[in-house]
Amino acid sequence: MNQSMGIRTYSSSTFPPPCLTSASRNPNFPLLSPRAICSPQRIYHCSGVQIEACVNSSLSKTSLDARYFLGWSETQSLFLKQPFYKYSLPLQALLTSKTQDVSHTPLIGDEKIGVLLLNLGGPETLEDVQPFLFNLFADPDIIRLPRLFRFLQKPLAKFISALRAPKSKEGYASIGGGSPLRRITDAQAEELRKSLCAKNVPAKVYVGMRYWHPFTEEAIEQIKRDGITKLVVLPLYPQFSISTSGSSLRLLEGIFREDEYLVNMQHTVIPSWYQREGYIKAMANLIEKELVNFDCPKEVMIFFSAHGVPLAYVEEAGDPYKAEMEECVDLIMEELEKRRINNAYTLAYQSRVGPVEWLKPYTDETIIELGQKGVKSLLAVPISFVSEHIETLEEIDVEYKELALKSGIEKWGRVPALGCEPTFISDLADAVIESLPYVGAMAVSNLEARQSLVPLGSVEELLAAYDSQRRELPPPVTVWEWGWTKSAETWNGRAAMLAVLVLLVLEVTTGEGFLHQWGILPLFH
Ligand SMILES: C=CC1=C(C)c2cc3[nH]c(cc4nc(cc5[nH]c(cc1n2)c(C)c5CCC(=O)O)C(CCC(=O)O)=C4C)c(C)c3C=C
Ligand SMILES: [Fe+2]
Repeated sequence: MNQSMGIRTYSSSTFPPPCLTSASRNPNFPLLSPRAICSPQRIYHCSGVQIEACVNSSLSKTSLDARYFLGWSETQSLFLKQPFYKYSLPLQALLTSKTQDVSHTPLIGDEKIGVLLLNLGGPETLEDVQPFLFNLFADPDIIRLPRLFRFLQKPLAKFISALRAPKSKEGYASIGGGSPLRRITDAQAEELRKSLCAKNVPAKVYVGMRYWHPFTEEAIEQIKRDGITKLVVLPLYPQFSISTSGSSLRLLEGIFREDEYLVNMQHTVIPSWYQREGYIKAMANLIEKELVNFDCPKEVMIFFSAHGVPLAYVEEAGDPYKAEMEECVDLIMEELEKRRINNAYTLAYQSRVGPVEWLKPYTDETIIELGQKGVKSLLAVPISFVSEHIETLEEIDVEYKELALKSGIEKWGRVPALGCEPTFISDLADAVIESLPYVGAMAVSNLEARQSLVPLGSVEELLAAYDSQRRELPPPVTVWEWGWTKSAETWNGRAAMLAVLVLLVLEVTTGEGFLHQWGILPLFH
């Protein structure tokens, strides 16, 4: 801790200081605007605590509030995104306390701590595939329809899931008849529980899936039955996307709002954790280990392949996914460079669905290009997900490998997903422990605050920061992008539905059209 001009500066090792912890627990914490933090020179006077944010000039205001200060609650409290103090990111908080140190409230005591792991879920049998796909496509964070067409969400989900199911089933059949996600996530939950226990934080760990069993709703019921009093919500996605963590948090927001017990339960969210040292080191370990399997490890191109999202998520809705992904790759490469591993590397995006533009470069196109450029050895690194799943086991291991070998690449390797890798699990446990001082930080003092989120300030602020206006994204089918005047809306809507019906009939009878292009109607291929 430095002492200069009466301001106590907390370094990453001393942060968060006790005064922040107690300030954040103070129910009388005054109103702060999330935007106000963008003015780095300002000192806020709040309950005897002054807070100043010192911002590296290279950080834009937008990236500051979107990525580092997620939790300035409009109502009262403060929530700091976990990783920023743990690692030497360009942002540092300088804290001054007029009321010297305030005693630290014990964290565990009689509390019952719960950790809720959020994940996507996957079909366990081939019969599950279609209903699983229905749940996925019925999610407005996956297919975002213009407001006028929201009533079509479920019929459309039914339709697309029925059409995509045969192709999807083929994929799941080829990896053993179902997704391994539940088994792996359950194992991660158990290892996390053990690791927390070994670190003297006894906690129950729950798994809440978004689109298949055990559903988030089921996990929440169990949390209530167990009488959990403090809950840490931890999405199992290292990087935040509106389509993944965002979707799960939005669901949770609804559940929390409607439940008396949950409204009163203290909770906090760890929105993303891709910069955590343990995670970065664990990824670097896996890469290092896999590189030695090549005859000439130095010649190997390290090929990070992330799950894509439609470009509009990033460009129109402000999804931080791409920025976080790029930063994550940089951090892993920095870690490898420290180990004197200086291989060439690249990042591309896989698994696109539908006719709209997704994040580029695309994995398949990049593989072909690398082959053309004469790259001979490739090490694929799945980067957006911490379990093996259909897109690692089928898309990468089978489809991309075959494409690579056809494209002139001679040696192919793939880094396994982290699964229950001990450094990784231990780091997740640390993330949970470090978040505990913030559980209940959004202390409740008015009804609005109590009815808000997970906790107030975290999810809502988080979603607001990332997806501020919840802008409508281009619908998945271009025929619905028609412009209209108000008076024409009704007719356009009806005409659009009619057009979809006509297109469907044409698709089914001719075997050609957008659904075939999209890969969701493979029946006539
Ligand atoms: C960070 C990871 C993921 C992002 C981002 C993501 C966005 C996204 N996905 C779809 C469509 C589908 N996803 C499907 C399965 C699936 N997706 C992820 C991860 C991310 N998705 C996982 C882990 C899985 C489950 C895999 C398993 O083992 O079960 C599927 C179903 C499979 C298939 O038919 O291909 C679809 C469809 C969209 C549209 C999207 C962003 C908007
Ligand atoms: Fe997906």
